[in-house]
Amino acid sequence: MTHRRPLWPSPDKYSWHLDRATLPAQSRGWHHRLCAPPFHGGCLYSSILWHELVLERIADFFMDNTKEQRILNYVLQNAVKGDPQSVVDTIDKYCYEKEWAMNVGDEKGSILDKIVLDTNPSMCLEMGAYCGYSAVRIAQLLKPGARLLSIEKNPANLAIAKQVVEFAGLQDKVQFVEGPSNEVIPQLKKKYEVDTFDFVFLDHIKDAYTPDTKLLETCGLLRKGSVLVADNVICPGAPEFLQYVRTSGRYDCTNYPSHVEYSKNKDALEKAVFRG
Ligand SMILES: C[S@@+](CC[C@H](N)C(=O)[O-])C[C@H]1O[C@@H](n2cnc3c(N)ncnc32)[C@H](O)[C@@H]1O
Repeated sequence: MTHRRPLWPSPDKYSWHLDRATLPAQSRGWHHRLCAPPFHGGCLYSSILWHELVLERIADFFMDNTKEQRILNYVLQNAVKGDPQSVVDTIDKYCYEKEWAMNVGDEKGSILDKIVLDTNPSMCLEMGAYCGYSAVRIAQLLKPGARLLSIEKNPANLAIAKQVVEFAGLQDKVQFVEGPSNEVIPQLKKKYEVDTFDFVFLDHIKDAYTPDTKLLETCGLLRKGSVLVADNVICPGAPEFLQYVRTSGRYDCTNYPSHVEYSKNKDALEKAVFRG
């Protein structure tokens, strides 16, 4: 697929973009002090922060809405209602051509799809819904009667995700729960009638991957063979999680090298199958 030059370049292009033209001289020095080390290292986390916290806020101010609302509007105007793949493709197109966003993206998304299909889950959990992109990807692959529970702590993101999932026609398969994962997980058995999860997608704050995995274990929400998939284990990175699942003796792990969404920079998904 070929893509036009984006309105905002993806984070891997920022050093080029900002160095040459966009920033006034006095802010160039500030930008370099803020972002220099990771820009020249393997992971572009600071560049992503710069993108999310500075450039996006400027765009929000001038466009009088948020990037997430712009993504939703683009879906409503360009995707086919009731066609999940069209919704996924439309979001990818927006993120390649207009603004980078932290969806799992098309490349890691196809790895995720394959793991979901291989697992053939009945009950799925996602932590971190954002705009509902991965929820649509996962839910469209679920067999009849299977469901995805998606936890999102940011109410604005949750509202967008709900509309994206409804537009895709998958509202009967996806249940959203608002709140931080560490508060929601202990309520899942009683309040949401969950027995155990067959499949769990971890894509929220990276520092929470390990404590939330341990919480899923202690709350009895994993069974022998439950499949956990964690995004961004290279960028921004989840070293504590990798150490835990690879060395605790409780999981069989597989790493899937890939790239940061909508970018050429290295990232990976980690699959960890619970031994019970
Ligand atoms: C990387 S985005 C998720 C992307 C989404 N899975 C996709 O691929 O389309 C991370 C999301 O996790 C949410 N989040 C961060 N920490 C969280 C937590 N502790 N509990 C629930 N949601 C959280 C953020 O608000 C954000 O919307």
